Amino acid sequence: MLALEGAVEIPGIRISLPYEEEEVPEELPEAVYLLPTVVAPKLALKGLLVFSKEDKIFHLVQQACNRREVDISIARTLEATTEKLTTGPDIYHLIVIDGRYPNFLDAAEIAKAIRLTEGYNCATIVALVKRSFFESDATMTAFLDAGVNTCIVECYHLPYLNMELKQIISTTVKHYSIISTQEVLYTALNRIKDVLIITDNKFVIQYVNQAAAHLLGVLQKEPTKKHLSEYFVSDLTQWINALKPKDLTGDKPLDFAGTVLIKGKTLESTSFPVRARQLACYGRITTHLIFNVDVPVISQGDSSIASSHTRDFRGSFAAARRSSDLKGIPTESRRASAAKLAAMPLEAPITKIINLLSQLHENCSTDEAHLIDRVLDFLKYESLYSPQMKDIQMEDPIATELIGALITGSNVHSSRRSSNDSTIRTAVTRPTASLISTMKAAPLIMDSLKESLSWEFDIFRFEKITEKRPLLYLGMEIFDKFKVFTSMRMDQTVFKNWFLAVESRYHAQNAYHNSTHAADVLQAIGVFLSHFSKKEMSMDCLEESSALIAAVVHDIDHPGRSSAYLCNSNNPLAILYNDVTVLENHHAAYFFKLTLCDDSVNIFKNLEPDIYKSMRNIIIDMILATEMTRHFEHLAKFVSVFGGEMNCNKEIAAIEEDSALLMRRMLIKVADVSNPSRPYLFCVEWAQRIAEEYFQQTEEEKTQNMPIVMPMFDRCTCSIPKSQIGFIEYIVMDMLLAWDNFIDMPELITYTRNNLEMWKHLEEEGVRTIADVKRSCCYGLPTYSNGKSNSNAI
Ligand SMILES: Nc1ncnc2c1ncn2[C@@H]1O[C@@H]2COP(=O)(O)O[C@H]2[C@H]1O
Repeated sequence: MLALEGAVEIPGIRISLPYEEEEVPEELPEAVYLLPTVVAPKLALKGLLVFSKEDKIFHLVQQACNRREVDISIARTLEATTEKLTTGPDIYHLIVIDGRYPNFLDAAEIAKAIRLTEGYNCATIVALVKRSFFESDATMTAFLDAGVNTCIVECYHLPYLNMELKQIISTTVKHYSIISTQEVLYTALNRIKDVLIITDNKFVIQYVNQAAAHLLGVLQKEPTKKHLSEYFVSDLTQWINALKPKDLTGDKPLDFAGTVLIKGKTLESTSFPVRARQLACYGRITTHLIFNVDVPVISQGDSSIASSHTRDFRGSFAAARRSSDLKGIPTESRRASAAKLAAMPLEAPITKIINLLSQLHENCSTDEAHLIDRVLDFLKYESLYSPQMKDIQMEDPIATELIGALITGSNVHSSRRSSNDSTIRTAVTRPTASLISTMKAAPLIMDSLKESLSWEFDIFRFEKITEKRPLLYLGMEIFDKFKVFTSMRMDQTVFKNWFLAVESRYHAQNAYHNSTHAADVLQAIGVFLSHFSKKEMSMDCLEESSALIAAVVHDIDHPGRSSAYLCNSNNPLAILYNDVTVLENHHAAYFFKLTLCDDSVNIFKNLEPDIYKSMRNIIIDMILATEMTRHFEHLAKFVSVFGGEMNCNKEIAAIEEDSALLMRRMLIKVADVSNPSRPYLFCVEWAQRIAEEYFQQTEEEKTQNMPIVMPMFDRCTCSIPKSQIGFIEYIVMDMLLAWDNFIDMPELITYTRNNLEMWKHLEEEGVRTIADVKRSCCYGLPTYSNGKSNSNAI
């Protein structure tokens, strides 16, 4: 806490007398100079002489400068001057411009340029002029208007120049240095956490620092010129009497301390210990009062009030407690910490929440106060949105294990094993575009693409007819529909190259995390975006492009193993990303590396840097949002913003940036796990594919003698229906309900409910393995993995 009696004095008040120690005049009142002061630094003066030529006067000025110990540099032109000010290592306190020959040097123009240079508002500028100039009002006014501080007349008499320079240094140069020092002090006052208010001797507020403005809940300028009684609501009579302007001679300046009821915009009237001190800036009469409000600090793990003034104030603060505060120590400490929070120069939404709850706490019943106490306790947790596994009560161990692994990233063991890179399949080589098959398939592909924005789009048939390149064809189609090429001012060929490169970096051998999954997520986002426009909601075109790009790349180079597996096997990616969000970090970084490495695939190349930067931010944020460990956090935040009645006419672009961020995250999250909300056969196919990938991981963990992330996912024993019931009920359904409320797509809910019923039915029938599920899929109905398809089976 700032101790008024022993440390910094208020700038502009105490340091307005810039005397160096040996210069302090005898008659200065004792009470004044006994107080500590902040003295402007004793400057090692640097000067700049702006002279076009070195004539006799130049040499005289130079000698005078040497005499006054001004270390000088020389500039001959305007350009040289600005270069010295902007690039040189020195700061010039004094600049003398030769204004005698306007044809060679325009002193006014140079002065203006100096004033415009950052940091030179406090330099002293002197113009050396001919006597005729000096006597011309117009010329002098022009100089002063340009920022010249003073003019001296051309004179060949060295003692005259010496005296002029001495006067200028001891007045203007030194005062400027004091003003700079004051700026430092005001900055310090503004930043400290102590609450300071300065009034004149009539209690009219002159200044409040930031902490005071925060405490009062006002803008910093607002209280200026208002009477202190607008904020100090206690009767101030006693204060006014005690603090009446006094002759300070001989006396120590008077302090006054007591408890004052203070009210602010966001602060209920609250008692605070306040101490005041009088100051005399001119003469001996009090001219200013400094009020220091003591906002108590709570020491760690202790509810006692601990500030540097605690002892002085504890009694009065405690006595001022209101009866409702007698609910226990936590209330007092909470009030104190709320007040402390309010006084801090930073403000987060959580600060406002805590303040509001604390205010509520003051005026409620004991039961309600207990509930608010519990809420405030919860608000202290850092992992506010992280679900605790114990809160999720699932009867089925398969579901428990799956959800646990997804949302907590659990079963990450610190492995003693050395890394075994062979278990992570590396990227497949880039395929060469098979023109012939593409051409043969083209009519089928083109026909299929007519449905590219339908929720019933048959992605598995598309996978087949594109010879496992669904991402390229669907991507080009959807990007074209959403005018991504135009928005990003990029040739389609570059996009085609890019899709080829990206698709080749998806591992075709992965059962689930391959380019068909990426194409499916892209397609889902395409459908959602088209729904936005149907509902008259729209996203900015670059935001839309970013969302589509994020979908395309969100699982690029996925190894077909989970992040937990990578951590357990000490995979280099886990090492690189410190076991945190390993896969998603890798997808984002890998995508940017791939895209920026070569102009032939650089889809960002024609964007302005700031546009590229914001697209990059959006894409990275969306990819990272697909990490399931933060699933409930994203969902809870989304619901808290968009959970109510949706105003469909609202422009998404007009939604606050924070909310738009939540919306984009939910857009990709829903798309990423929307497979249970697709038509029945597709839902089953996805369930088989993900289960296959989980089984392969479990098998590998067993053979490698590694920790097993999901032991239940054993090919021989696992019940696919049970895993799907758990996945839908605990992960997917709530999210889809929230999303449907936002986007109005009831078909998502209908399909999911039907599929859930179907899984429950299969479960009751005793269907367990992939083979069972395949068999059960309406006999004879072809499955996609054997190459045949029948979209009527939906
Ligand atoms: N139908 C499903 N059944 C079980 N888990 C799924 C299903 N669909 C997606 N997932 C999981 O949800 C995760 C979402 O993020 P990932 O794509 O990294 O990995 C996905 C799978 O682990």
